[in-house]
Amino acid sequence: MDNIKINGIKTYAYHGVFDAERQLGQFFITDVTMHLDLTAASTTDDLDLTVNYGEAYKLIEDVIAGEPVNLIEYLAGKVSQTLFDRYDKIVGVEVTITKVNPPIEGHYENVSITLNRKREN
Ligand SMILES: Nc1nc2c(c(=O)[nH]1)N=C([C@H](O)[C@@H](O)CO)CN2
Repeated sequence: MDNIKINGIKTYAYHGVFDAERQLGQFFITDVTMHLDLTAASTTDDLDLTVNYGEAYKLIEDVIAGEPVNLIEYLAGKVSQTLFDRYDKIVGVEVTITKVNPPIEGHYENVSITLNRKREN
C-alpha cells in the first residue's frame, strides 16, 4: 500500500497523568504514516486526488496542541480518528507519539507509543 508520511512534528503541549505535566507542559514529537492508494495522483499530477500533507499537518498539530489528555495512546487515537474523518481516501494510519523528556527517573533516550489503525467504516 502506498503511503504519505509526516515525520517529526514538534509540539509543546500539556498532556500527561501528573499535575506537573499539566502545568509545565513538555515537547511531543509526532510521526504519522497515512496509508492510501496514490495511483490517481501519481498518474494525473492533481493535488485533489491525494491527501494534501500541508493540510494534514495542520490537523495533526491542532490535535496535539489541543485539549490535554492523560495518555499519549489516547492522543494518538484522536489523531488517527481525525484523519479518517477528514479524508475518505485514507485506509490506514500509523501514529507514533514520543515524549522527549518525560518526568521519569533513569537513563534513557525518550518514551513513545505507536498506534496502527485501519478504517472501520
Ligand atoms: N503507557 C503509558 N504510560 C504512561 C503514560 C502514557 O501516556 N502512556 N504517561 C505517564 C506520565 O504521564 C508520564 O509522562 C510520566 O511518568 C506515565 N506512564
